Amino acid sequence: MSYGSTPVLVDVGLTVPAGAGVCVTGENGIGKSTLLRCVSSLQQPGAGSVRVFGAVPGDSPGFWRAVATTVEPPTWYPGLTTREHAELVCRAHGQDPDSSGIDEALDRFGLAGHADAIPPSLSSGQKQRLTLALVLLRPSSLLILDEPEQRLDPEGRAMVAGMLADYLAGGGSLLLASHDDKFAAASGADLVSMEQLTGPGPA
Ligand SMILES: Nc1ncnc2c1ncn2[C@@H]1O[C@H](COP(=O)(O)OP(=O)(O)OP(=O)(O)O)[C@@H](O)[C@H]1O
Repeated sequence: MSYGSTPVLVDVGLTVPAGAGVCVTGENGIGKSTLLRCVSSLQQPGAGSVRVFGAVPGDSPGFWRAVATTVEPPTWYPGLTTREHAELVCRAHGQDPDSSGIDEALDRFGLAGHADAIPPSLSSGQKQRLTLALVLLRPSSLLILDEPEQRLDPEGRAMVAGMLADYLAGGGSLLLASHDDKFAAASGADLVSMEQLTGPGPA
């Protein structure tokens, strides 16, 4: 994989077993986001291959039903409130918004008092909370999260780590990048550094 003449992710191999959690760590600019973007099909590797549940990522609607990701920053729909965004996500995934636990999710993420606010009016940490609430509200088999702890206060980090641990305990698979080892460990993910991923191995 390269950006112009700058090579990134050379000879990188990573396997996330189904039902397991892996957190990729490493210094700024080492390629964590690029790796997650390749797994999410948002970027195509110049060489090598990526498989998610045995198939090329992004090739079918089934991929997007199974995979929930925050690698791409969310788009807020003009005029829709926080609650309406949650209802939209539920409807898009075939869930009845009235019985999908929207109120509980907003409450757990500390957003109950902002249900009728529009997302652009939220603080950066509240936007991050909403992004994570929405990705966890919909059904999925694999979560791909790029630095989910970003902009969260300590209480928020602990709450999200607990929810990711619950997601894993429920049989989901998790791939994340993080600069917070404690957060990643609390989420139940195994930590692996980008340096460890370099060398001949499965792509
Ligand atoms: N769109 C782009 N165009 C050119 N170079 C890019 C682009 N995106 C990333 N890069 C370069 O690719 C390398 C890897 O970037 P990437 O964002 O994957 O790193 P990262 O490990 O996620 O970093 P961070 O910890 O800062 O989030 C960096 O050297 C970066 O400058």
